[in-house]
Amino acid sequence: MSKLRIAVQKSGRLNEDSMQILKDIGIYIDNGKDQLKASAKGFPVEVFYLRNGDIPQYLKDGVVDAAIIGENVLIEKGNGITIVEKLGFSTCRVCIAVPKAAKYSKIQDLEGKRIATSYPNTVKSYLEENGVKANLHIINGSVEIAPNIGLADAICDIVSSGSTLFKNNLKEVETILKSEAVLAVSPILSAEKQAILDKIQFRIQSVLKGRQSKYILLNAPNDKLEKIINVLPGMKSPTVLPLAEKGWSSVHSVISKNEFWDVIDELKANGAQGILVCPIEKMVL
Ligand SMILES: Nc1ncnc2c1ncn2[C@@H]1O[C@H](COP(=O)(O)OP(=O)(O)OP(=O)(O)O)[C@@H](O)[C@H]1O
Ligand SMILES: O=P(O)(O)OC[C@H]1O[C@H](OP(=O)(O)OP(=O)(O)O)[C@H](O)[C@@H]1O
Ligand SMILES: [Mg+2]
Repeated sequence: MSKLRIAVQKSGRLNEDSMQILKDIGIYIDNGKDQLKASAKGFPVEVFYLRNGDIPQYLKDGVVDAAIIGENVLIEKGNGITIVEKLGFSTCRVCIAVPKAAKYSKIQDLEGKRIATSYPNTVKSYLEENGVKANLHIINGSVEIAPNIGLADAICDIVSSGSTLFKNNLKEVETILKSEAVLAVSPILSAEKQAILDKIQFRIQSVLKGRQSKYILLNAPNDKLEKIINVLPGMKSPTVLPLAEKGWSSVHSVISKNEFWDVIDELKANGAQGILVCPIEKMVL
């Protein structure tokens, strides 16, 4: 039986969360960090530990079948590669920044200027869309230092919290794209491998839905139940069970992680007591 070859970043910002999601979907690997390739236990998968920047080419060539990779890298050099799942971690954006003191009002202000970047294709197409001609300096790291050492007038790089820009006296002036870690697949995939991938995707979706949701339990007097149930959406509808104490019920439901504080305020205002909120490991709809 063939195995699905999945690439993950060997070390760096994506590694830990990538390994965690594999673990959460039941793909366990021993001593992963010391190897470049490892077989999973209990699932027909081989994990390849690679540089994030090398993965698009491996996918194109069919050397690996799937990968967990930053969307920004696929946009830069992954044309023809399909994203099948957004994974919700390593969120960042690719931005243009200029020195704080520089005058800047529009992208055309960069006409004829020098831009340092590790994302030449992304910058090129953004400049072309806006009819701007500039000189690109391709560097592989520490891009933010380029204006301070006189190498460039502007930079294009990844921004997350903005603290690297701040420390280097730069200001963000254009957001070219937003990115997060994704599951991407090679265009060359046999039917047998596609079936393994479908299983993996189903499991990932269950884990991601669980991460986005909370399980909520509460007690309520029966005369307040109607209002409380209206606040709680639930997967189908909330579960209502009688408590040992007469006239009271226990209500169970699932709520979105993003809105649970607002929901709790509303539940309290409507007479809910003893509210418990628990994490959900997996959610299969
Ligand atoms: N500050 C950040 N915050 C959130 N996500 C980030 C940040 N920096 C990078 N990323 C995301 O993580 C990915 C990997 O970044 P990292 O710096 O670990 O590796 P790299 O040097 O770009 O790649 P390689 O593995 O080829 O050495 C990036 O492509 C991007 O998607
Ligand atoms: O907006 P921030 O939260 O400051 O994050 C942005 C920085 O993070 C990344 O670098 P990283 O730390 O991965 O170092 P690297 O250049 O060695 O990859 C990116 O290249 C930026 O420099
Ligand atoms: Mg980095």
